Amino acid sequence: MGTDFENGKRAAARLAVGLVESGMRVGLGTGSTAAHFIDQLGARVRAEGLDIECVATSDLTAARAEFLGLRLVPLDGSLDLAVDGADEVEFGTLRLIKGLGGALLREKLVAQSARRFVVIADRSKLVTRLGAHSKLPVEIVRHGADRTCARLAELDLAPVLRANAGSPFVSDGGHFIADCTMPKGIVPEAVESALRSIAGVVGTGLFLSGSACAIIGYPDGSTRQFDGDAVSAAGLAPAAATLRCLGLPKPDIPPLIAVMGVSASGKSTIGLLLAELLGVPFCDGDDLHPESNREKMHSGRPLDDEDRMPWLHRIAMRLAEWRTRRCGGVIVSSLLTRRYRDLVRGGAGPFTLVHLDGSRDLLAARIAARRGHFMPASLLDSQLAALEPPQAGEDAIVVSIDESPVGIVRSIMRSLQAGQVSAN
Ligand SMILES: O=C[C@H](O)[C@H](O)[C@H](O)COP(=O)(O)O
Repeated sequence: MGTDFENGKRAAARLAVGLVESGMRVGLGTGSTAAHFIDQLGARVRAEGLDIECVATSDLTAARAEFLGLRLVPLDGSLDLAVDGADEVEFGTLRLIKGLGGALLREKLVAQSARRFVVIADRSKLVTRLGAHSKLPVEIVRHGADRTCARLAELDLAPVLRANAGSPFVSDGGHFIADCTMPKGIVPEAVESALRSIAGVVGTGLFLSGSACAIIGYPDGSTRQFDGDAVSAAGLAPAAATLRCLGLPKPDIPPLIAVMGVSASGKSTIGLLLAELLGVPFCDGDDLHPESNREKMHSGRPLDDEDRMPWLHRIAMRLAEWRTRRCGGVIVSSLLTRRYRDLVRGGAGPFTLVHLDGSRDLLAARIAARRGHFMPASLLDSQLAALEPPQAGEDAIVVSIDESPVGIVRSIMRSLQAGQVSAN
């Protein structure tokens, strides 16, 4: 049985190691599954000469990584990828329990710093209810630990102070860990918020959002990948969490928004974050291109007006559908010319236009830095030549992309709230 689990862990780790590319900063998790990932990453670095920097989530992981020749750096900037194990992965939500290895606080710090947080686990970790099998580790300060445990007991979490050879277990951060039991029926988000309100609690093993995907390994060496929500899968969980914390007021009526701009202006990023914050559906206009258009773009040939007609029609239909459902929505598409925007308005009725405006230099630099996107950089100039910025009467919000995604979404939300645009 033990070997079965190891096969699954190794297989999941193997798939995750394939996500690492030269130039990346990678977060290394803690535990037996993460150890497989670190070992295989070390092998790739030696074999292929990958140039990567790694951030460890525990002293144990740091020692292993160092031994394998991985270059370790402190956590002082964002990471491209973090890969870690879990004690439980909830089917359907990808909420996690972590921390049976005692590294929960640093693991969460690293996970929240990564654009893409990937969970690897063997099949035994997949559960239909968080807390079904695993204890919930809660990291607490030593000072007043008894008092903190008493508060945890009041929450019906039945805390047990973790021991190590007869003494309390001490985390790398110098804290104690209380292993709790999640009562059946309890809402994990409510537990998290109650725990965070206790001064003695410095971290919890509940990872309730932000997993880009979970790779589950099976005894026969096969794997299944479970994708996270669109925001997490796009590596935007940290930005979304910051925006949620800001508590920005939303418009009373869910707005219909089209985010426009040339390639690499950040339409998908801003559109996803905006939709998430407003609680409305999201659609990437690129997904509405007929296959013939996608092939043309792939081969570096610009689309002509006739190519764009079926695509604009689909965009208008999507907005019209949202209007009928009164649910609001955010669609992202280049919509470079006034004529195209008017065509969409003709089919869909009025909507709020958000134009992401940026200099050629900045856009070109972004395109050069992109991995795996289907729009070649050569199309930027033809797009800039075609671009007609929104004109008077178009009810547009124009934002400079020379800011962080959080900053851009904040200013869009401010404009929406200030009613700079007419009702949709
Ligand atoms: O603190 C430990 C971590 O949260 C681990 O990721 C978790 O305990 C899973 O460990 P393993 O891969 O050994 O099952």
